[in-house]
Amino acid sequence: MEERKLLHSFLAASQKGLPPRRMKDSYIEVLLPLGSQPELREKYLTVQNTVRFGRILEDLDSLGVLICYMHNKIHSAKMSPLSIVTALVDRIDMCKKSLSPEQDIKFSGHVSWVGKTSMEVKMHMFQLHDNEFSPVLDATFVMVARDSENKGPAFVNPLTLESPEEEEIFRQGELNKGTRVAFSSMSLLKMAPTAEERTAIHEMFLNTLDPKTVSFRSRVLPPNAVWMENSKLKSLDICHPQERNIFNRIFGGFLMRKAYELGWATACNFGGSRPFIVAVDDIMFQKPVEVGSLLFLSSQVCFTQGNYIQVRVHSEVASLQDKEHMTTNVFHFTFMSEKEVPLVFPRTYGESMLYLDGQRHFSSMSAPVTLKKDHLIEP
Ligand SMILES: CCCCCC(=O)SCCNC(=O)CCNC(=O)[C@H](O)C(C)(C)COP(=O)(O)OP(=O)(O)OC[C@H]1O[C@@H](n2cnc3c(N)ncnc32)[C@H](O)[C@@H]1OP(=O)(O)O
Repeated sequence: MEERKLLHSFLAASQKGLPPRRMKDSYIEVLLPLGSQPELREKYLTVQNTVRFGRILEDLDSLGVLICYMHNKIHSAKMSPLSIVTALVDRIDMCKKSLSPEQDIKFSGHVSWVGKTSMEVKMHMFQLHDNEFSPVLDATFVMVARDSENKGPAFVNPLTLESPEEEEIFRQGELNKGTRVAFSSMSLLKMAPTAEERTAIHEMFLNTLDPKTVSFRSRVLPPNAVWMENSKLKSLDICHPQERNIFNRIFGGFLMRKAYELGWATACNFGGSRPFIVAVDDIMFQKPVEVGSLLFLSSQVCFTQGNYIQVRVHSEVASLQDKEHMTTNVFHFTFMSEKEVPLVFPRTYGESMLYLDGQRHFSSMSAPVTLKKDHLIEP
């Protein structure tokens, strides 16, 4: 960190002082040679001979950061004065392709939109199939530039657009920003549910009243339903230095992998079969996690429909000395089970809000995905 302090002089006083960059300046393709270098496979392997999605999340996080460093590269400096951190995983959508641990994987990506200190990055993943790379996954992350010591904001290079296609990508980035603001201002932590949502929750409540008693307190589950509180799983991790990033904080990819694996186990436990990941959405990195923290993850099923299971994982940290917990992230995962899953019923008002939030995240999924036998992406 002492060395990084010296990089302060390379920081721009305004964005105007920075040269614009093209999308192709940050474009990169990276090969994960699982096919040609079998010694790499162990790290990526599941017991079902598929690829661990948690490892892919780690790779996407590192790649997103690398892409942003390329966008902001100062050719005269050996080291970048910026600390680039992951602020948000806006969306990851899976395509309907299987992931084999025995075939090469290719990642590509570039900066698709920039603000003053933030950048949107689009990444794609492909796997070799019959001598051709076929699409496997699309991801959109938002990264934020901070100063050399990660203490305050720092400006990023503007983006110059060179074709109508690039203008469209940028416009989509602008729209994504608007959607994020709208989604967050509608948050159930700030606003009451809509009339339609209130009616749905009240109907669910009525469905759980015991017809044999005239009481609001006597609740029974309808057939093929589970109380939301009974779907919970929790875990604890000690954040060892091994998981730190270059800024001496815990690597975002590690946090995602841990949350994803707990979320997967929750969906597996709930649905009674090995579920497949379909979408990841709106993972906000609200606070950095310090090395040495205790990481408490709490996961629960908050919405189901047909074969789909919507899981929310909440992460909190506390230091060993300090008993106060602080939320650092909330993760949303959509899984698909091989068979139809039970309905999940909220019992309290707070759980009803979790249910509605889960339903909103589920509905924001860009395209309905149908279960395919070859869709084998596991933790
Ligand atoms: C290989 C190395 C890997 C390293 C990668 C990691 O591991 S990173 C480790 C995991 N990630 C973290 O630890 C980050 C933890 N979170 C944070 O530190 C902070 O929440 C933050 C720096 C991201 C944002 O803090 P603040 O909201 O106070 O910052 P500030 O208000 O100045 O906003 C900075 C810019 O971010 C944008 N911004 C902030 N939150 C956002 C969000 N949820 N979605 C979209 N954009 C967001 C703002 O619009 C603004 O962009 P404009 O200025 O353009 O308008």
